[in-house]
Amino acid sequence: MSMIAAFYGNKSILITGATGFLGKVLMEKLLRTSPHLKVIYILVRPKAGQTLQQRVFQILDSKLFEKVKESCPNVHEKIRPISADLDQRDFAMGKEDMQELLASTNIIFHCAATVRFDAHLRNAVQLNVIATQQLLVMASQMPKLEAFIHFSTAFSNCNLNQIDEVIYPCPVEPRKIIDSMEWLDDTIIEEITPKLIRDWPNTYTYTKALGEMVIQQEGGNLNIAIIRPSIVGPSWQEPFPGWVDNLNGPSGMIIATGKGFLRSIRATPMAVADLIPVDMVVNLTLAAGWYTAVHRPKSLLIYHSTTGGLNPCKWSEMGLQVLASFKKIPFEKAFRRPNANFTTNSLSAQYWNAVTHRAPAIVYDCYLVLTGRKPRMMKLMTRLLKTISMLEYFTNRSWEWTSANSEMLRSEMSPEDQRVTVLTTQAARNRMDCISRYCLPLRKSLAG
Ligand SMILES: CCCCCCCCCCCCCCCCCCCCCCCCCCCCCC(=O)SCCNC(=O)CCNC(=O)[C@H](O)C(C)(C)COP(=O)(O)OP(=O)(O)OC[C@H]1O[C@@H](n2cnc3c(N)ncnc32)[C@H](O)[C@@H]1OP(=O)(O)O
Ligand SMILES: NC(=O)C1=CN([C@@H]2O[C@H](COP(=O)(O)OP(=O)(O)OC[C@H]3O[C@@H](n4cnc5c(N)ncnc54)[C@H](OP(=O)(O)O)[C@@H]3O)[C@@H](O)[C@H]2O)C=CC1
Repeated sequence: MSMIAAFYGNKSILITGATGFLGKVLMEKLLRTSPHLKVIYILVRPKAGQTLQQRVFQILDSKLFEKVKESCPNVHEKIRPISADLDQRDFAMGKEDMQELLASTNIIFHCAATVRFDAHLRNAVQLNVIATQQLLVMASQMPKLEAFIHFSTAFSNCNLNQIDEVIYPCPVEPRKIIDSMEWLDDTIIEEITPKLIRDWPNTYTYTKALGEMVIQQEGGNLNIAIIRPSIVGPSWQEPFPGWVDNLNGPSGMIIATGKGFLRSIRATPMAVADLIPVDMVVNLTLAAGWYTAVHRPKSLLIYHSTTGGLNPCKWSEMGLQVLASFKKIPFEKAFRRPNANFTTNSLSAQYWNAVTHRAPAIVYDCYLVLTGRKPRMMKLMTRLLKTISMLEYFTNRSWEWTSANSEMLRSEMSPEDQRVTVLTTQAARNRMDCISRYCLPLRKSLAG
């Protein structure tokens, strides 16, 4: 019997960000492997035209939950959605909901975040820092709380090359940043953002670093662990290979390559592409939750969920795999036959952008206009080029993450858990398998 799965039986679990990519996979695994858990509270922000229940049913109706529903048709009864907006004071939650959460929660998984690289600093601070702070305050009032698991990113310290499983101080204290957001107006914040974030490439990674500092400074006596995944990709095995439902990170770029839009990207072929399948991140998270609650380590532990340190996959390998996959099984109705190259300097990147991206888009738009249709290719291409430019920072550098805590975690697991729970440490060995699976679900999601 898995000790980790048994641990979550009979627990009341609170998940923020359960409607997101990682949150959904986490919820699915909990429901599938710990069917006796008491309840999963999920904080869901209201969406126009959809009730909370409708949002939950929409998620449960997806292919991701097919396996769980086979074994437990009434799975929805285990999920209790609570209306909450993490951008608001007290999360704009009803009093009764708040009291129930405070009285019952045993484990918190804090996944909610804005992952947009171009988020306004005010919004990124609000969600990635202040909401974390508020959740800590709530957690400190939960008498039954056993563990608080916070999702950060392996890139929260991407201004460093060698990253250990520790919290690095930010140049400006989070408290000062939070205070300044209260009285500075949006325009001034925009002006000073580059000075504040210094050598962080965007507000996302910067505010995730601030969020970690808040956890360290304001976590008090709580049992806390931080998970730092690198670039999270589709599932490797669970609940089935190849599940993904968003276009973040490499997914959008791979689709654009398969459709023939993306012909060139500024990337260093020998730089490490640190991809980690989402199910392995979830496995590590559940193991960390169990360990934090049961062993109560003296200090906060950080777990890197990365692959590059063990058996690195380079962007060149990844690119060749992507092209080979599309050669074998091409998209229907592609714009052009997939072909792409990597450029390594900005001058040649500009040349390739003009020749292989903008020029064909202009020609195609002219053709659309001449045939009485609305031009759209240039708009799409401009968006694609904007995205590429934001990802370039990550495709032209390599980082080294240590993973001693993940290895320690594995050694603490029972033999049965070691057998059924694939953590990051083994993930690297199967990396090509993960990459070649990457394209299949993406193709399906964009077919047509
Ligand atoms: C020596 C040997 C040499 C060998 C050489 C071999 C050569 C072989 C070459 C082959 C090349 C093949 C290339 C293959 C692939 C390579 C892939 C490289 C990509 C690398 C990516 C690295 C990423 C690293 C990131 C790491 C960061 C840390 C990870 C994290 O912590 S969290 C997750 C990170 N967050 C994100 O990823 C979010 C980033 N995105 C954003 O912030 C925003 O999207 C944005 C970039 C700012 C753009 O914002 P916009 O407002 O412009 O757009 P929006 O996102 O709102 O989308 C608008 C609508 O458009 C739809 N859409 C988006 N993308 C696509 C798409 N690609 N296709 C179709 N549609 C798309 C989107 O859905 C929206 O639609 P709507 O909702 O209906 O409006
Ligand atoms: N994906 C990746 O590659 C990586 C992710 N991470 C971290 O993992 C965590 C989860 O990421 P991921 O699942 O990819 O992100 P998603 O963008 O897919 O999900 C974000 C979640 O946060 C929720 N959320 C956003 N704003 C609010 C709000 N104001 N109130 C309530 N809920 C809100 C979203 O709800 P809604 O559905 O309503 O939008 C959604 O459920 C994040 O902390 C991220 O930093 C770390 C490394 C890599």
